[in-house]
Amino acid sequence: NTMSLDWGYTDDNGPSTWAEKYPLAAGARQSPVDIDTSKATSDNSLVDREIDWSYPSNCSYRIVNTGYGWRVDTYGDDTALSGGPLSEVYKLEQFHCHWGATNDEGSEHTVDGKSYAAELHLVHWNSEKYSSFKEAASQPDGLAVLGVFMEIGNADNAELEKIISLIPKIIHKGQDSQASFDLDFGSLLPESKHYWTYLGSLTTPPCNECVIWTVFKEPITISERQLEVFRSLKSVGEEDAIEPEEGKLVKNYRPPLPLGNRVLRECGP
Ligand SMILES: NS(=O)(=O)c1ccc(C(=O)N2CCc3cc(O)c(O)cc3[C@H]2c2ccccc2)cc1
Ligand SMILES: [Zn+2]
Repeated sequence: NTMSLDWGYTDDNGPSTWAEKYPLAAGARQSPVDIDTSKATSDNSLVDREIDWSYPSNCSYRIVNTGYGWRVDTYGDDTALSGGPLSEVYKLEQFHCHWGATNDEGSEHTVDGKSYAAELHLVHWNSEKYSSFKEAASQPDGLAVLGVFMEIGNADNAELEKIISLIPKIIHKGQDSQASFDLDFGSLLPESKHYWTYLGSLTTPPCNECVIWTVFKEPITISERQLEVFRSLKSVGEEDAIEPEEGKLVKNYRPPLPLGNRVLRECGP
């Protein structure tokens, strides 16, 4: 029926079922992973190769309810991500977030088995080597995603508040809102640039193994109220007449997959 999505985060269409329709989900280079800090190697290939980003301060954005969460599409012209594990310059395509029903789960990557309450993903594509995001997404070095852990703090995150204030306009799947605000990405990222990096995949179907992952060690903070606003999003469209409490997007994270024989590198203590 129209209500059954071909993938999602419920018991009948969640991560353990994805490989049935999306065979890549069963690959050996999947994401997320549990970051076993004892396995991280700090070889000097990354030493002082800081991750460098430059994002515009004032830009127009489109926030959309994908049915799996909110996503802010940027018009990545004057954005650039380089350094760290990256050999080319990548452009910012979009950013989005994953969270759970309670604060003790929600992040996709975990650190020595610990989950954070949410995880922000800034998705970039290799615009030096490929001509489009879609083309890049079929290449092993096509995408570079920055992962930022989010933990609950007393204060609101002021930058995120600019995004959260738009969520009431996109409660239902498919709704979007155009906004131009001066987003200071610098404060959506932690102060410390220390990170782990490894080769992985999209964490949603079709799970393409096209992502160079960089996960910052230091979390940023978000308030409980702000996280509750995320959970108020609906995974169904306005026309899907269901009970008010049904269809709430309380959980949209994929649990960790085995690192296998992949190398996990770190930069900074
Ligand atoms: N969580 S994540 O690994 O950081 C991630 C990154 C990019 C994307 C992404 O931008 N797209 C494009 C829109 C889209 C819509 C879907 O319904 C879906 O299941 C996946 C995506 C992915 C996507 C990227 C590349 C090729 C196909 C799909 C999704 C997730
Ligand atoms: Zn993501």
